[in-house]
Amino acid sequence: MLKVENASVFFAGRDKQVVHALDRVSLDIPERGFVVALGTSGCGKSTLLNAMAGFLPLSEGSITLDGKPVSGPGAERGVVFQKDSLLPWKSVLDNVALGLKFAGVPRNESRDRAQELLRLVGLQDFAKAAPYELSGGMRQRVGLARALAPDPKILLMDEPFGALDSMTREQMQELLVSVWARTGKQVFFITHSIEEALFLGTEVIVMSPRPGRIVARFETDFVRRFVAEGDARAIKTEPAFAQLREEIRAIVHQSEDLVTS
Ligand SMILES: Nc1ncnc2c1ncn2[C@@H]1O[C@H](COP(=O)(O)OP(=O)(O)OP(=O)(O)O)[C@@H](O)[C@H]1O
Repeated sequence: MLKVENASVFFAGRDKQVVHALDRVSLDIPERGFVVALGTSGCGKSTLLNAMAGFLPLSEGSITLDGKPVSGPGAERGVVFQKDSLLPWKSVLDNVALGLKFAGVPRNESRDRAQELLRLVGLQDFAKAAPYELSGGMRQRVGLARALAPDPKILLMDEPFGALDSMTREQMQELLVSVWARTGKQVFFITHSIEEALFLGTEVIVMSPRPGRIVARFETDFVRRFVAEGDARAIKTEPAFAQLREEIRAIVHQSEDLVTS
């Protein structure tokens, strides 16, 4: 379980002003949990994810994974960003295997593992392709396979589908759910889309800006239903889905008004 307790982050802003980016945020990501953070721009979502990844230190509070403090990046936490960072001169297979190479895994073993992961994300026929030959959705699938390569306990995903067209985005959501269901990873996922949050999350947290805090939490089971039933459209058009979407929309807009008023 990944545990965030009373996490606060202050940045030194311009003109010696202090930016209070995160304010006493606490949350748990349990085994097989899929926690989605939702909120307007600037409410500290990326700051929270970067702290979980070990890319930036907390000013106050703590983050632990299975009881061990997170104090820097580590192989048990895989990260996927909106902008893929694939190496253009390496093949898809080599991009996926890269982390394993750095971890000292023998070449044959890392290539086998990379091939297996490409199968998991449906890209087994593109192992030899170069990243520039792939569409945006396919590149994000490579990014997902690469993050999974060291077999992390948790995936940290910062708006991974934000730049994709809506059809591809829906396909990627379904692919991610199938990967999650098959691998049993914990996931922390950031999005601006309420519908995406509701479809993916076992828990949705809503954050508000200045300072970034959690203003609402919802436990949901749409994703488990999708895993069992397989019909995304039926779930997204259900009255219960629409009702919760509107409830969350009202909370998000309320927190926006607080900032602009
Ligand atoms: N390195 C930094 N130095 C100073 N301020 C920062 C730094 N990083 C983030 N901030 C500020 O902290 C606040 C939270 O930023 P953060 O990127 O975490 O928000 P976000 O919710 O992820 O936004 P978005 O949805 O636009 O990505 C913002 O006001 C931002 O300007």
